[in-house]
Amino acid sequence: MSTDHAPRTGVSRATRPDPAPSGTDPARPVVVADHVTRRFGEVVALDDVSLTVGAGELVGLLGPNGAGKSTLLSLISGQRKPDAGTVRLFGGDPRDARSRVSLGITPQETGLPATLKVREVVDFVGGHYPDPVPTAELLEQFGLTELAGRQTGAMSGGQKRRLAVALSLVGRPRVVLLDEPTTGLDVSARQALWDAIRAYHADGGTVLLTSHYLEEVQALAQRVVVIDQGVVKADDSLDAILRRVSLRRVVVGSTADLADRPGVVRSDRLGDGRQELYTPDADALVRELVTSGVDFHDLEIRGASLEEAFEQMVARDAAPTTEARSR
Ligand SMILES: Nc1ncnc2c1ncn2[C@@H]1O[C@H](COP(=O)(O)OP(=O)(O)OP(=O)(O)O)[C@@H](O)[C@H]1O
Repeated sequence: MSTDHAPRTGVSRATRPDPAPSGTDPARPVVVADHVTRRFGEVVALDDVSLTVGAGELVGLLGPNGAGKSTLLSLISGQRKPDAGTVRLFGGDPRDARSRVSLGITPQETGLPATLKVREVVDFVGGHYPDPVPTAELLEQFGLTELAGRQTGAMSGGQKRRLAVALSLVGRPRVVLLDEPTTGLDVSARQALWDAIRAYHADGGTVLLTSHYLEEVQALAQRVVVIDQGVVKADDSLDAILRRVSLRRVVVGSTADLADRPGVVRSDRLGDGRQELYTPDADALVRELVTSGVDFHDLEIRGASLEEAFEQMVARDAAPTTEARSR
C-alpha cells in the first residue's frame, strides 16, 4: 500500500503518475463533457451538455427522473458514446480501456453473481487492480465483515448496495461515479456510506454522484449541477445555488388568512395551524404585517433549502406567481 494516501480509511486513490497536491484542482480536469448530445430515438436524453470536473472535486448531479443523469455517467464511463460533442476522462477517450484504469463506478443497478460469497466477489474484482484495498479492510469499512462468508444472492437490497459502492473503490480509483449510491439504505447505513465517500474524497479522490436525496447532495457535495430534460440548469457551489433562490420562507400564526398579502407568491397551511408564506422580500412582508395591524404571532423566517432551490430551478411553469395561485 502506498503510504501517502489515507491508510486510515483503507480506501484511497491510486498512486498518481504525476506528483500533484491533494485537494480540489479544477485546473486539472478529470472529466470533461464538451457540448454533448445523446439521443435515444426521439428522446433527447442530453442536449448540448458541457461539464468539467476537476481533480478532487465532489460534485452532486441533481435532477428529476429521466433528466439525463445516468446517461451522462454512461458517457463518462465509456459505456455509451455521444451523438455529438466529446467526452474526455483523464484527457483520453473513455471508450479506450486505458482511460478507465483509475475509474470506479457504481451503476444504479448492479448484477452480483448470486452464488459467490461477498469475500469472493471483492477478491475477484480487486484481483483486476495492481494495488487493491485488502478485502478485509474494505469489508470492515463498509460494515460488511459479518457478511463476508454469505452468498450475495442471500443479501438484502441495502447490503447489496453497500457492496456495490465498496466494489467501486476496491481498485483505489482517482475518480468514482456513483449513481444513486444510497438508494434503499436505512439512515445508519446511509450515514456510514457518506462517511466512506467523505473519507475517499478527503484523501484527494474525485466524486461525481447522482442522487434523488437532496439531503444527500447537501450533506456531501461542494458543487451542485442541476440537470433537467437533458439540459444543465445550474452549475455552481452549493452555497451559491442556495443564495440564488430569492424566495424567503416566513412562517407565522394568525387568525387572518395572509395568502393574499402583498409580496406573497406561495402559501401553505402547516400542521400546527401556522401559515407558511413564500416571498422575495421577507422584511417588506413583516413591515406590511406590522403596519396593517393584522394579528400575528410565532413569526419565523429562513432562507430556502436545497429542495426549494431545486424545485424552483426545474419548475416547468414559468412564474412563481402562477404556481402560487394554483396551489
Ligand atoms: N437505453 C435507452 N433507450 C431509450 N431511452 C432511454 C434509454 N436510456 C435512457 N433513456 C431515456 O433518456 C432519458 C434520460 O434518462 P436517464 O436514465 O439518463 O435519466 P436519469 O436522470 O438518470 O433518471 P433517473 O433519475 O430516473 O434514473 C429518459 O427519457 C429515458 O427514458
